[in-house]
Amino acid sequence: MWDDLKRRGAAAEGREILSLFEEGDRAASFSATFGGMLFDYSKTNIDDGTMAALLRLAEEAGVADRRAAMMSGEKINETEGRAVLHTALRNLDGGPVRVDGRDVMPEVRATLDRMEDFARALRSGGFAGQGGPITDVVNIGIGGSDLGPVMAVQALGPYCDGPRCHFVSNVDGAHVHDVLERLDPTTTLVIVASKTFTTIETMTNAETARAWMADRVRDPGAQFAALSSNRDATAAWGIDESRVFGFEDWVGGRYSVWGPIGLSLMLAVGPEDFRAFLRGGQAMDRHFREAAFAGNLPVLLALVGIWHNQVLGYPTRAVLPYEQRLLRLPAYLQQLEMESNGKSVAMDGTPLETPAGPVVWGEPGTNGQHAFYQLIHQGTQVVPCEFLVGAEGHEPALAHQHRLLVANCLAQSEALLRGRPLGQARVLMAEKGLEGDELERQARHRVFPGNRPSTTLAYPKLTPEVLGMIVALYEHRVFVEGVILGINSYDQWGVELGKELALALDPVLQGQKDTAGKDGSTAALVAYMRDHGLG
Ligand SMILES: O=P(O)(O)OC[C@H]1O[C@H](O)[C@H](O)[C@@H](O)[C@@H]1O
Repeated sequence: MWDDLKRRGAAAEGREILSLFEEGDRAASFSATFGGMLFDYSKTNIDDGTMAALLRLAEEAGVADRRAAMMSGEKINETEGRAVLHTALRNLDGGPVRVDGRDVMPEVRATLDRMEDFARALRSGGFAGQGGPITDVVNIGIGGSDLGPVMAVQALGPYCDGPRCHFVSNVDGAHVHDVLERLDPTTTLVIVASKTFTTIETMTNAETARAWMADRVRDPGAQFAALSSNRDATAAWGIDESRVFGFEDWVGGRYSVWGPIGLSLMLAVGPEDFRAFLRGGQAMDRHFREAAFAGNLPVLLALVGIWHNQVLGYPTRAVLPYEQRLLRLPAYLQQLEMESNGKSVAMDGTPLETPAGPVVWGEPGTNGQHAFYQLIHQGTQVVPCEFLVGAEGHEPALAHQHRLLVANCLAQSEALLRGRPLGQARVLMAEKGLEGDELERQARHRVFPGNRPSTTLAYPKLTPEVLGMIVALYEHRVFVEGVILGINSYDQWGVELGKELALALDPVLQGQKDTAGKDGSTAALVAYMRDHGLG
């Protein structure tokens, strides 16, 4: 299968994507729609034969069986012995979902109800701070306990009518300092968000916030809430059970925004809009489960990803939302995709047959256009681009700006496709009055190779429901790519070593231990820090 795809990849090297548009209605054949969204992958070098081969790859890899296994609560996260059931968190009106024979849905619904009661009380002033109604919420968490809510709260700015939400993640004291400095502790709720409730960054920042609160508030604990699957630890930390929202180990950190980790989002937008976000996710789940692969958005997105990274060897992919409020989507997807699929061994521990996990990066358009698009258009590396764009903005009075935004997005994928050949560049230079060698030299700098692939995910408007669909779409894309590559997308052992070494370095930096056993570079860096003011 891979050999066949590699052959097709080699054949595609010398082919113009633009030439593929000469046959039939390519834009219609190489696109799919769902829930008002259009996923257009026609501007890639995938032809009918390649598409058929990619679909066969997904079939033969057992995506359908694995999908059923995931959604029915089997322990597909084999290295941690856990089920993978973030879909249960948005299974609003679905049937039972069993883990070890027990239906988890009653508890999921009960927790969602408790979150909603709390959100309503807080948003209406029924739950207040010791200085009055809650004006500000600080979510302290990192990784999956930060990126989902921070991304979604920004994305849904027009729907935010609750307290202002702030996010503290970095262990760098500057982060917590700069956030708390602007707030009044007597009207602030601090949410400690940590699945394990042991993450050093989060627990350190939480202690700092508690001390800040204790300075001005009689009962600081009363203005703390916890989101965790480690109830013993939340109790030991002193957070009252009524403000602890728990979840089970079958919710992976980077898949957790749909449940208690999404509390800050719910507080910001309100329970109804949070439910709309869940509904969007659930709709995508249904589509993923039911649609034939050839029209299945997550499957198609995954197959395009596999084609670009594993078959053609493009090492990165850029996520380029033409939607300022999706500012943090690239960071969110970096964790989702790179922590899930950045692995070197297959489920059985043997080395992978194919390389896995492209580097994911990006920035909102049009900002990126004035920065790194130079490399995307004229650099020596091919960067497959994934554009996202909405037909309608949230500012009717600024519809002309939105049109300009859309024009830029569409123009970029067109420019990547068409490029500008040398002949055209020469004409341009001749028009400027250049001649001879100088014309030739200047023209060469103005050539765009074109034939560079991109996809566009177009949606009507970035509502809570549409955001839910987009996030779930990318989650399932990761799943499909993971199954095809044969890896476990749901563990993250690669983050552990650095944590262990950081803990071991603390006493060394304090001077309680020497640098014996450290490599020369690390020892020299320790010495530098100690000589230059490390506290
Ligand atoms: O939610 P927590 O247990 O605090 O974990 C926070 C984050 O840290 C871990 O090291 C993992 O890399 C992430 O997947 C996780 O989301």
